[in-house]
Amino acid sequence: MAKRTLDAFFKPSAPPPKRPKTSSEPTTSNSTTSPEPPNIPTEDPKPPSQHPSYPFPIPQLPSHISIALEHATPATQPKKTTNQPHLDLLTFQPYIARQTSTALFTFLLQSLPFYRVTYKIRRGPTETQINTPRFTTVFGVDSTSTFAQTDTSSPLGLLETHTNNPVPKTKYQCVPRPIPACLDLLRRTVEKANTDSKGRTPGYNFCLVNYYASGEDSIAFHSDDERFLGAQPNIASLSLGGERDFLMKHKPFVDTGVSNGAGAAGTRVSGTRVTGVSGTVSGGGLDGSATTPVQQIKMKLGSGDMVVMRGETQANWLHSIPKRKGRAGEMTRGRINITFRRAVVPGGTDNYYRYNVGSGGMYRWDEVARKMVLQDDGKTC
Ligand SMILES: O=C(O)CCC(=O)C(=O)O
Ligand SMILES: [Fe+2]
Repeated sequence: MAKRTLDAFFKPSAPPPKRPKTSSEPTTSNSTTSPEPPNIPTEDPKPPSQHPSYPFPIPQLPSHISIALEHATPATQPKKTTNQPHLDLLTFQPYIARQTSTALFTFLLQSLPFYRVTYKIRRGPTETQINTPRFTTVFGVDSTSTFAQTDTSSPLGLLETHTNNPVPKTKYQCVPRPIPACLDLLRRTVEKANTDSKGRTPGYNFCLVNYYASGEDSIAFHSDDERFLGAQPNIASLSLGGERDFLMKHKPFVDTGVSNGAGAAGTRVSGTRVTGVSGTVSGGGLDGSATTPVQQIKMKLGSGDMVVMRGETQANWLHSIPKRKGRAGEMTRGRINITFRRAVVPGGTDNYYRYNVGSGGMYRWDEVARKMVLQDDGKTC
């Protein structure tokens, strides 16, 4: 059966199959006062994911979404793009078929805690307040620690990966949050889709989520090449909800000062964003003398699309989601982006929680107001 057809089969709006009548039930009814009760599909209510680090329990995926993710991804075969210097992309358009991706967008919008992180950066004597121009949230821990169920009645504990000893409270600045079941299923399917011919998997241990509420929300040009991700990081980036442009441009060939790989604040800090590269740049030689024009890349990412950035891509290319002005910026309920990555040292965990949870308030989607609403009692890091 074609994958799309299978996905359509699991769509939530499909009327439930008619329940066969049993012999004890009346076969006809002339009464208008006692019609047959509607056939309400019963969902096995799986318990939500709970952890002391979560501000509230995070629901499990409804089965029509989890079945479609497990059995109908990838929805299409990926396209490999390596026709530019240092570029290695795998693009699934889509990875999750439209109906499932829209249902997943709505579910995650309503089920996850979000943050609008602010922080200060200092350049010389000047301190600047940065307001992250999107909502963010993060789950996961770097590979030096492992979440483990130590006994059935207590929440997942954190153990040192190599010794199995409990992680000391002082190891991390924020309490790491285990990836909830709803995102972990997605992580496993994306991991499978990224398994190479030798059976090697990226070993994603982090899930970062961005929510762009409107065309005003954005992420500036940056690369995700921090040292805490190791060499040649594999980053899978999934889009859900409204369509947005995804831009890529090669880093300048001569100026080595733009890499933000070593910065403690990492690439998600706007202060390290790169400006001054526009149009095409020359590529091919480290002295800038090369002749190959390097094209900027612009992709329209729709709901369910996934781009995987691999190999030398992060070390050499910048990417961004620019703001959208005017009517194009009016998105009904916005766009969610989910990236899966692998961090290999505790500094990665500290960085990701600091810049994606932070210490401000927690927001939840309000279906009546149709926007994110600040909660009084939201746990932050
Ligand atoms: O929203 C996107 O597609 C990109 C997000 C991104 O680049 C990031 O979170 O580092
Ligand atoms: Fe990024």
